[in-house]
Amino acid sequence: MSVTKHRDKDIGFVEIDNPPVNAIGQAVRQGLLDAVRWAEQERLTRVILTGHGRAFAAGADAREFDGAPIEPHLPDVLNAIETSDVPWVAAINGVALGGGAEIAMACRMRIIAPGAQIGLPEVTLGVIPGAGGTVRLPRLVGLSDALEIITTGKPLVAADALRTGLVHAVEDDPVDAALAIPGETLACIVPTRELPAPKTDISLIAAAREKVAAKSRGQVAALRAIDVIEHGLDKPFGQALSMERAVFLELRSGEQARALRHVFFAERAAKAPDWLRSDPAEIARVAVVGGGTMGAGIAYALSNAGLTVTLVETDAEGAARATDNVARIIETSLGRGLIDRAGADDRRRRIGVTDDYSAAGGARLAIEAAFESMDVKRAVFARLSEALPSDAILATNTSYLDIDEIAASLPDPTRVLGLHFFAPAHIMKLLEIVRGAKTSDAALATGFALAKRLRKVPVLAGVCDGFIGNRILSRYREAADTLLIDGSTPSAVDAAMVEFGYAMGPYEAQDLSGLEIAHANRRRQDATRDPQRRYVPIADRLVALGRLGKKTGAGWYRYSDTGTRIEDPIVTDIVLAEARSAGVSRTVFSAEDIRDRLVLAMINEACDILHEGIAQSAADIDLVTVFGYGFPRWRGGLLHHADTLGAAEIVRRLGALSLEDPVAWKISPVLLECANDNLELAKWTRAPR
Ligand SMILES: C/C=C/C(=O)SCCNC(=O)CCNC(=O)[C@H](O)C(C)(C)COP(=O)(O)OP(=O)(O)OC[C@H]1O[C@@H](n2cnc3c(N)ncnc32)[C@H](O)[C@@H]1OP(=O)(O)O
Repeated sequence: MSVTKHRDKDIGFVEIDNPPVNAIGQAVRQGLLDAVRWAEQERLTRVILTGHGRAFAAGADAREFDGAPIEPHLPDVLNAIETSDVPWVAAINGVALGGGAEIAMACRMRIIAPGAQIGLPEVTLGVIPGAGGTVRLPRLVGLSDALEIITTGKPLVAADALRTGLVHAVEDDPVDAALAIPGETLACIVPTRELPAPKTDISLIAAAREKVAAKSRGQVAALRAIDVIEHGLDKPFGQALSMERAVFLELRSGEQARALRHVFFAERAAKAPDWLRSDPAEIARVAVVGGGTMGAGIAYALSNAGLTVTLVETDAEGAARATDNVARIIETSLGRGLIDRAGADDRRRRIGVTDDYSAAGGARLAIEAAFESMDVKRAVFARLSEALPSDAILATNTSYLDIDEIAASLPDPTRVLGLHFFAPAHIMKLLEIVRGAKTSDAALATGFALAKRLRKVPVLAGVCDGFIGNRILSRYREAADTLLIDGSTPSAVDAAMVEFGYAMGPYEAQDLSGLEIAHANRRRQDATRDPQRRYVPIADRLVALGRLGKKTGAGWYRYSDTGTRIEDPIVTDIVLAEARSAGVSRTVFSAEDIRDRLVLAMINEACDILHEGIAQSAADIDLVTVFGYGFPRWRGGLLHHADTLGAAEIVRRLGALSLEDPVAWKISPVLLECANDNLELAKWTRAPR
């Protein structure tokens, strides 16, 4: 059942009923169109439209976007609603997004429940509103708010919807309220299409373009939306709708929309694997060890999800620092309006800081976020296994260290897994769930259940140096350093990657996070590094000079007192000196060369990661790169992007690079197989096909 209808005297009640979120697929559109005709034939005096369950309507069924549009088309349905003799009232019981909001705008009146939201998030799926949103919204809320709502895609809460004029009222029971509207009032309300469009305001539009261009870095939908809004302002309603529809259809079948849909559905498909045979442990209290930036962020994220946290530090001084770190996060969240005073008090109550492991005795889960050293980790795990119940699950947040080695020191290694959070842990959505050789299904299931509770995107990873994300990152940095010594500069590399769609390039990012962790890793890797592999020591030289990044005033760049980034001739000198001592004859790399090498290096590494079974699927690698490492979402993640290039083309380009350096550019067997079989990486699987 997609749309239900019944009448009570002369009032029609129509309900969209397409679980779980009332997406507007073909059957819903047909049901609504039938309801329009039914209401007219029955000579009803009004129709009250609402959604069954938690949503009003979550928008067009995005799963249909992979095929050709199917009749009846949503704009036609909305025209029928808007021009019907029977006035429709939208009783917005839950989220009204995209096409859902557009349906509401085609109704004569809109009444929204206090907890509901309404918005046009189409640009986040790489399209623009395609059923009148760009034409009706400016007529309802004015140009400035319409530009903001459509270009950001952020939904409005009920109070803001009322303030902007998008809805007529906020009522606890919108259906009852719609029933109570006097007939004379309803008769006075003109259909949205008859409202005058706001006047074109060139400066508002220019400002919106500038804001979007600065933020969206290569993403086209929001800019196209502005074009369409502007175009529609001085055109007849029907003409404005036609232009909108044409652009919507063009974007819908385009590369960016396909990529963004892929990320949308991959994020929702990220769940515990089917083969897990155990239920998760019931967790109410968690011990977090280490109250630095990461540990404090993890503790705060846990408290946000209603868990009680014992944050353990080594001594009173450490505990005081941890207390400060937690307090800072709470204050910042309060300042940003993410929590209110009561929420802040709640978080403070939930997080207890101590230097006594026995205080964590009631926890069934521990997350260690201590100093990144094997000795430290093993000592922490020994103390946890003494203090916590014998079946407690013990997780490490290590970024690189061998989880099996940590687990081996415990009597029961099956309880150990990796829960790799990303900084800031309370904001970043990715959670790598690392499975050691002996990790039990129960431990993994608990990790996935925790991710769900924290509203994070969980990705299962196997044990290797850096797991999925940091291993790809290491290769990215290695390829960048090779470019540097061979002829490029940090700013040229950074600019090329920003142009590709990253918020910042690898060198600016390193300066922000600090150079010391990667340095410590390289020292750890010294013993096992392939002697045939080229090693570029420029970063080591910077660290030796105390240039640890922005926090020390210098790293790959120098920073002014106000934090402005400045290119530093000392870095150029170091690069040239290292090139000379390595006997490199430097050459010039274009932005395209740089981007190509860095992206190909990551793709090749990711394919090795797939091949070794460290990642389960190409989609998981896409999630890691988008949600943990800033890979442009509108490119769909690293391996979705690779599939747009095609395995054969990638192999061809890697082949050329491997002539320069066969060790660094050894082509992954997965790529060779996909190129050979003309197979997408997204479809590659380890199982026999
Ligand atoms: C011309 C018109 C164009 C358009 O309208 S374009 C579409 C515009 N609409 C959107 O972008 C809204 C997208 N959806 C959402 O933002 C969220 O979802 C909600 C806020 C509606 C609900 O969030 P939550 O409660 O966290 O549920 P969940 O896990 O996101 O979704 C539940 C299931 O519903 C599917 N789903 C959600 N929206 C759509 C959609 N628009 N088309 C098709 N499926 C959708 C998901 O995939 C998932 O499915 P599974 O349970 O199988 O994982």
